Amino acid sequence: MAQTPLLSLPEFHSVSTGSLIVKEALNFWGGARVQGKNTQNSEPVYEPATGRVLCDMIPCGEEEIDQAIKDAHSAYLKWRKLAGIERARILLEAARIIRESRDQIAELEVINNGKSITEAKVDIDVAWQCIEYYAGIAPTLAGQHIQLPGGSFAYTRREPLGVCVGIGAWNYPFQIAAWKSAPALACGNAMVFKPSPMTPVTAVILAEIYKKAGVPDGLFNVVQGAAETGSLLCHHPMVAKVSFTGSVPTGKKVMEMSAKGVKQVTLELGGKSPLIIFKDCELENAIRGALMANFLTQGEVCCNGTRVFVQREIIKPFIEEVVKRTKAIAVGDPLLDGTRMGALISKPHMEKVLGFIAKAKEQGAKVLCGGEPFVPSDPKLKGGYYLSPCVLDNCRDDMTCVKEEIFGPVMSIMPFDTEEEVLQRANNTTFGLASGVFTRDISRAHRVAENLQAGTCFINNYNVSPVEVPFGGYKMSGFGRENGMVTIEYYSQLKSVVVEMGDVDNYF
Ligand SMILES: NC(=O)c1ccc[n+]([C@@H]2O[C@H](COP(=O)([O-])OP(=O)(O)OC[C@H]3O[C@@H](n4cnc5c(N)ncnc54)[C@H](O)[C@@H]3O)[C@@H](O)[C@H]2O)c1
Ligand SMILES: C[N+](C)(C)CCCC=O
Repeated sequence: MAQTPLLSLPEFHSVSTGSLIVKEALNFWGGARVQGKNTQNSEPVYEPATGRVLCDMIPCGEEEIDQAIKDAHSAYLKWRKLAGIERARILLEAARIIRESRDQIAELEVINNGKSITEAKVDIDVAWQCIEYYAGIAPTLAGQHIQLPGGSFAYTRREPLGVCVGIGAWNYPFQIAAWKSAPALACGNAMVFKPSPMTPVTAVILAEIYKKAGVPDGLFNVVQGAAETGSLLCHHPMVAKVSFTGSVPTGKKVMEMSAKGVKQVTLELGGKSPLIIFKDCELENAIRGALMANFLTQGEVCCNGTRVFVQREIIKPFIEEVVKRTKAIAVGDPLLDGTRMGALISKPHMEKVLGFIAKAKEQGAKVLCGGEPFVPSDPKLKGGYYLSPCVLDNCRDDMTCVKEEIFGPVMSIMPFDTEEEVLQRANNTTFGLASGVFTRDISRAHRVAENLQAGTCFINNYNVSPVEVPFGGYKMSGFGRENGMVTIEYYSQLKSVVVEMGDVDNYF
């Protein structure tokens, strides 16, 4: 069984399912990996593909959090003084290293998360693209010059916030760390990042890469832990901002804790997004879109279009083809190139998803395919958390499977008749992360996009994520944005400097 000098760059090399044990320290501050102290509180981390213990997650306590934040603050004081172009140079180097180590990082992501290697490679590509994008923006950050009467003037300075905290979910571990750190660092901030306790392995590699690229020690730090560690981060007085990715209930707590210190917050939360397929669509693309909207990362995707509304006239051929292709999805060893769906994140999560399917049946839904535990033939995968992808028919808007986020490979299909009706039904949710529409009618496409209450609307595609495009929620799916130019606003603040060229008024 391989032990890991594998992780530390540049030594790491190819791994295979069921063969890795991670022994190295998973925290990172002051420019080095740090072993957690509270070993009595350690929790096992499982490899989803096999159900084996991959490593122990040792949660950071108060002293460790304080150390990481103080290191981040010292690094911030140096980093903020660099010109944008100097920061850009270092970020570009980090992007280059990630690009060159992409396959190895993707393998570790697969081992820890369970998603297919094909998808993990795309995730790592999106991560370096994001860092490259914000490297490009760093030198352009600038204020405004404002002319005032009598030759006086003012100017604005775009300044960093200070130490930012990132808290991540387990579905895109490396990518989330990149989406948060890239704009934060480009703006001159430092970051302390806490991954999900279920996926502690790859964020620390990002920390090593930033160090190798030349950021000051302490600029990007990783602390492991669960709710208690997250709460210490949100309450720490030296933290200026918290960017959170996770569920709505935890997001509310993060907002509440951050409010006590008047810290800025970005919340990237859950969803139950609608995908609307009109009868005039190009059916082949709509079918592909529905599969992309539901089955990436075993359905554990925040913006998935899990409420699939199909216009009644085409629902029969649509369902026939979707079911045929869903049954053909290759579920199994996520590190094999031919696999298209890997393992869910954990046994409890798989049971939760199965519970949603059981409830859907009780409430009258018809399972057209999948929805059962899947046991691959390879003996080493027997303990893994596999589920056959599921398509549900006979769904109604009031069913639990249609109202609540399942976060698993479960597609609910419902017929509709008119545009007005489907818009009303699509918007009848407290979530508002994403949405999608398939139609060949250009006016209808833009009208529907305008009327859907969601942070993203995909027209004739689904779940693409170019880093140039802002991503984030409406309603209870959160606020603030990641990616795109606008995210600069969420990691910086404006100072107005007012310059008097004449005399001061004499009122007194
Ligand atoms: N909108 C997005 O960009 C996006 C992306 C990925 C996932 N998600 C959402 O994330 C959820 C799944 O992820 P999850 O199960 O890891 O979510 P979660 O809310 O359970 O945990 C998210 C993170 O918050 C931490 N946390 C838990 N309690 C905390 C507390 N009291 N204080 C501070 N931090 C705390 C966790 O340790 C973890 O790091 C889904 O709802 C999904 O839709 C959203
Ligand atoms: C990269 N995707 C597919 C757009 C997912 C973004 C993060 C949501 O869970």
